[in-house]
Amino acid sequence: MGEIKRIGILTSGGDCAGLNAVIRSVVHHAIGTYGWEVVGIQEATQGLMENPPKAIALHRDNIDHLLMMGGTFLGTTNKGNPFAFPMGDGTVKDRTEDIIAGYRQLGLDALIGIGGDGSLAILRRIAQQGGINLVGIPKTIDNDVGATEISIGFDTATNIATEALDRLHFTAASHNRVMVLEVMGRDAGHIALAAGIGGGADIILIPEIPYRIESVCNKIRQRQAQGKNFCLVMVSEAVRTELGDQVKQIQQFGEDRYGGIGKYIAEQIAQRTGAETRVTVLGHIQRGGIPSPFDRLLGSVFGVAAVDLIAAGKFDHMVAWRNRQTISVPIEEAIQTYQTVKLDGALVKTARGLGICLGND
Ligand SMILES: Nc1ncnc2c1ncn2[C@@H]1O[C@H](COP(=O)(O)OP(=O)(O)OP(=O)(O)O)[C@@H](O)[C@H]1O
Ligand SMILES: O=P(O)(O)OC[C@H]1O[C@](O)(CO)[C@@H](O)[C@@H]1O
Ligand SMILES: [Mg+2]
Repeated sequence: MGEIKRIGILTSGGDCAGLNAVIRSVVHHAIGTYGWEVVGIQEATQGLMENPPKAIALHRDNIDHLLMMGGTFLGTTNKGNPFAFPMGDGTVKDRTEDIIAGYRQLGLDALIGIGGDGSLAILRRIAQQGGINLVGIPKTIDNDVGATEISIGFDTATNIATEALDRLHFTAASHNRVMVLEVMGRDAGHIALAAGIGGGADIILIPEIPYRIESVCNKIRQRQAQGKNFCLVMVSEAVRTELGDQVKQIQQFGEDRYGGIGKYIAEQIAQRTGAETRVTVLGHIQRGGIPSPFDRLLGSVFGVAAVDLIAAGKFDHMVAWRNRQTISVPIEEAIQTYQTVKLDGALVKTARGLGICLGND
């Protein structure tokens, strides 16, 4: 391995709280401990495609405010597949070589990629083709990256979803309504389950557990029989209709995004129980805002650990959190083991023990 003098860092995929804390940590440790230079690549692989590449030198002065800043000041992208990149004239092009050229032009010896499952798969493929010394850091509000117990952004998103449920509780009780809260998470129900338990939901629907709408309605009727005329229903965005149809919205640029299942569930409940229902779609509120103390901590821990991985020459690895410590795992392992909610795990058992309806009782 050649001597490390200059490293790059980028954030990729959906933004989340805690990304800036990672960048701050990397800058402090790489410069302060190892004396390297750090280059911040803007807008992930899209910044590297440009000529000259979009990047800025990062220094230790003036980065302390990053700890409590949401989003990513480097920018990110979660659209425009780089292997079939839309060129604007209706054609698509594999931009891998342009991205590798951008990396070379910046004179980098290693790259830290902060991303979710999708980003890490993309970055790994590019790194292998270009001989790039890649180290990964897991981030995503969805907490679906394998091989790590937690990713950056999940804690803040869960806190926000819990607070939303707290707020809905009082208005639900005041009006005797069934309140449905739809949260993000892609194909994993981690946010819904954790925030549903923390916020006292009566019903939690996650994509991992197929539900019957009658089971949901029975829970509402049961509460009504106990004199409780309001109900809190947490629904994860990738939950399907009872017939198994996926509710999606086609966004700009032709990308599919989940969204709308909360409305379907609320309509079904209203029709079958006569209850008055309202729907809240929490949306990007979960991704924005100030990082929780835990995400600042995890971001700081992962940043230092990733820099140490580079110093040790342990490339094609990702830092991970397991059993109260940081470890490194092959990126391949992390992206091959998509982490959904474990049906025999502690949180599902907890929900059942609390009498929360998971839709399949
Ligand atoms: N460099 C990139 N260029 C284009 N699309 C990307 C890039 N990196 C990631 N994506 C796409 O963004 C999506 C999500 O990426 P990733 O899983 O890394 O992030 P995330 O935090 O889980 O957020 P989300 O899944 O919404 O974006 C995936 O569909 C992936 O294909
Ligand atoms: O920001 P966008 O493109 O609307 O993407 C939304 C998706 O990204 C995430 O917020 C993070 O992966 C998902 O939970 C959600 O489905
Ligand atoms: Mg993802």
